[in-house]
Amino acid sequence: MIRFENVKVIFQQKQQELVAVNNVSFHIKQGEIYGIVGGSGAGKSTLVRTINGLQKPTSGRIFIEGEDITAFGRKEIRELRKKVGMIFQHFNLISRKTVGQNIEFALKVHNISKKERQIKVKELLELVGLEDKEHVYPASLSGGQKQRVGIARALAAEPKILLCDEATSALDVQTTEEIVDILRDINTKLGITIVFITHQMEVAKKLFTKVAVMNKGEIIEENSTYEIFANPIHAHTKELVKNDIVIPQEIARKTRGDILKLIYRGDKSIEPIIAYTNKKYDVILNILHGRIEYIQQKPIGTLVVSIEGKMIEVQRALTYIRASIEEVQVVKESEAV
Ligand SMILES: Nc1ncnc2c1ncn2[C@@H]1O[C@H](COP(=O)(O)OP(=O)(O)OP(=O)(O)O)[C@@H](O)[C@H]1O
Repeated sequence: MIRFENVKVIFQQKQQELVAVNNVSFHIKQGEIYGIVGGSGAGKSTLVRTINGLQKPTSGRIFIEGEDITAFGRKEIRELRKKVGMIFQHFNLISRKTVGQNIEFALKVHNISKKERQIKVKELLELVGLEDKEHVYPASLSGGQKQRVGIARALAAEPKILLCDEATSALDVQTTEEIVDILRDINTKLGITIVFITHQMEVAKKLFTKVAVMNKGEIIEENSTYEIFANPIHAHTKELVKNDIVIPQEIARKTRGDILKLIYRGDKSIEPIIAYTNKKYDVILNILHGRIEYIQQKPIGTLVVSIEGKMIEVQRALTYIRASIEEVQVVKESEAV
C-alpha cells in the first residue's frame, strides 16, 4: 500500500546539510498498524510527513497504491490529502469553532454538500463516542476528547491512511489507552491503514502490528511488534524495549545468594522449571518478583529470583536454567557463596 524506495530528506542548515531521513526503504501493507519508534531527532516526523506531501523528499520515491506521489503537483497533492488523514500531538483544533464545526470544516474543504456534511458530522462523532459534544468549543474538552475530535476530523474525507504524529504523547496513561482502543477499533471497522510515530513504547506494545525502529535518519530494525520486544537485535532497539523490573536496593542487599532475572517467551511456562530446579539441585530458588506481558496475544515473562546454595550446585542449576529458557541475566552476584 505504501512503499518507500531510497527516500532521503536533507535540510539545508546555515553552515551544513542535515540528513533527517537517510536512504529509507520499506513497505506498509494495507490494514497494518505500522509504528515508527525512535529517540528525539531520529527523523520520525519528517518521514511520516512525506506520506501526505507535507515534506518533499530530496531524493527517492514513495508509492501509495502504486502511484508515485513524489512526482505529484499541487492539485494531486490536494487529492492525496483526502486519502491520507493526520492527527497530531497537540490536536490542532480551531478554537473559535465548535466540535461539530471543526469536523464540518474538514468536509467543506472536500466539497461535500451541507446536508451530507451534517449527517457525516453526527456519524463521525458517534464513531469516536462524542455524540453529545457537537456544539461545545474545544476549550471545554479534556485532552482525550480533543484527540477524539482530531480523529473524527481526520476521518472526515474517508481516508485510506491515517497518520498519527505522537498522537498520545500529550495524554495521561488512561486517556492514552482510550485513544489506543479507538484507533484499534477504527482500524478493524474501517480497515484503515495506520502509520503511528511515537517514543512511547507502551503504545507500541498495545497498538502496533509492525514496528520500525529509527535512529539517525535510518530504519535500523523492522519486525512484528512481538519480535521487536521479544528478540530485539540492534543495540539501540534493545535499549528502547529494555524490560526494567527494578528490585529495591534494600531487598537486594538482604537477599542471600545470587539474584537472577529470567526472561522467557512464547507459550512455555516457567513453573515446572522452578520446581524442577528446586528438586533436582541442592539449591533454594525463591521468586522475588514476576511479570507477564502479552504482546500481540503472545506472552513475554520476566521473573526475578534468588538462588542460594554451594557454588557447584548453583552453577549446575544455572546451566540447566540457561538451557531451558531464552535469557538469564545475573542481577546481583552473591559475595558469600
Ligand atoms: N524544517 C526543518 N528544517 C531544518 N531541520 C529540520 C526541519 N525539520 C526537522 N529538522 C531536523 O531533522 C531532524 C529530524 O527531525 P524529526 O522532527 O523528523 O525527528 P523526530 O524523530 O520526529 O524527533 P521528535 O521525536 O523530537 O519529534 C532533527 O535534527 C531536526 O532538527
